[in-house]
Amino acid sequence: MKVDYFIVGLGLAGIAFCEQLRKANKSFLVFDNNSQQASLVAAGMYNPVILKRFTEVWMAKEQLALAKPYYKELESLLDVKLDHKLKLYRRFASIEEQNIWFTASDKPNLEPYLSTTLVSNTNPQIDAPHNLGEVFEAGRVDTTVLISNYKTYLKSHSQLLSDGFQYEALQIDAETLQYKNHEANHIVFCEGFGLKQNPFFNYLPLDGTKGEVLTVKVPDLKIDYALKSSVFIMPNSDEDYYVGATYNRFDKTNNPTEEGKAQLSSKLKTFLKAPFEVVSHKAGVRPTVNDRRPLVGTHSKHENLHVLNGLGSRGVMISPYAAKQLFNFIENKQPLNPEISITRYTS
Ligand SMILES: Cc1cc2nc3c(=O)[nH]c(=O)nc-3n(C[C@H](O)[C@H](O)[C@H](O)COP(=O)(O)OP(=O)(O)OC[C@H]3O[C@@H](n4cnc5c(N)ncnc54)[C@H](O)[C@@H]3O)c2cc1C
Repeated sequence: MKVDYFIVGLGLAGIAFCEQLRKANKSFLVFDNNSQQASLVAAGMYNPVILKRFTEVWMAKEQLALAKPYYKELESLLDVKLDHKLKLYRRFASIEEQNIWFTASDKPNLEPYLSTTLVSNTNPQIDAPHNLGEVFEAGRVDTTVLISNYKTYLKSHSQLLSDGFQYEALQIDAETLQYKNHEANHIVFCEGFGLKQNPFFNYLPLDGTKGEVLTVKVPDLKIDYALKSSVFIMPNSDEDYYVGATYNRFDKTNNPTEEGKAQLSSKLKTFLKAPFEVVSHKAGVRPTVNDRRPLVGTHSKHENLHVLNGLGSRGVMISPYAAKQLFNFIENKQPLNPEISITRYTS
């Protein structure tokens, strides 16, 4: 049977594109082989501010406006809780940093997101002599729950094949794509860092930045908010918290390392006074691009081959926006935002 679309990859990008198709009553078949882990290990945090530099995330307002209803709809489709509202505090390392925060919070684009009230820390297990600043509009999407439930949903509709997509088996014709005994009109590649194996799009400058995260048990901490310092700590369940993340541009494997664990632990100890135990440790490769914009578009020679990638370190917030852009580009001939279009590398 012929479907409208093949999708390769069921991380945040693949799910966001499937949702565009589902809502438009398009038929599709997904391939995923668990070769990449980014969406599975992601802490799932979203927030509209880059907390290192106190600048606005690119198109934060537009992204949030799409992301919020998108996750709500997924919650009702899958009947699970995904979007957890979460208070997010930035720990100030110095008075200078406080001042930079207040200057930033005066800017019209940041004003809705940065509180101008300093919050003094009352938790004896946290060291924060220069106080905290609250970031509004932040939260956490449980990406593990999303992916496992979305897989179950697709399987129950016979729309998921747990196979690696073999690129050499794709027969391309202007009208039809043939893959083994399946046929489709279009194919969208959403492979994350797996794009490197894709002969049609591996010319794109996807760098890949490995990230490691820990889950730590801290019985004495008892916080219900996320705290960002040199690393972030965020509640998971009961006494467990996520701690992340590392950034490594050289190692492209999904293996957790002792160096990663040591780095996260020592940064955590700079502000956490309570003893903690590491209960899990995971790693994945973020699909990062040098110019920090997604890679979205259509192959220059084959009009039915498309790519949705380059979500970087913010897949939760940006995936609904990037997927909508690609869908409208293919189906409604609407131009792509030039900042995310792959023509910036091919033209
Ligand atoms: C440690 C860490 C923490 C992070 N924290 C956050 C966070 O808090 N908030 C946030 O927004 N983002 C976070 N990110 C970034 C986020 O994970 C990514 O932006 C996002 O997951 C990328 O999604 P993707 O679908 O493009 O890629 P991936 O998640 O890598 O998914 C690609 C999928 O394609 C499949 N695939 C690849 N090749 C093939 C093939 N040939 N055949 C079949 N299937 C294939 C893979 O198995 C995989 O399922 C984090 C990333 C890491 C590593």
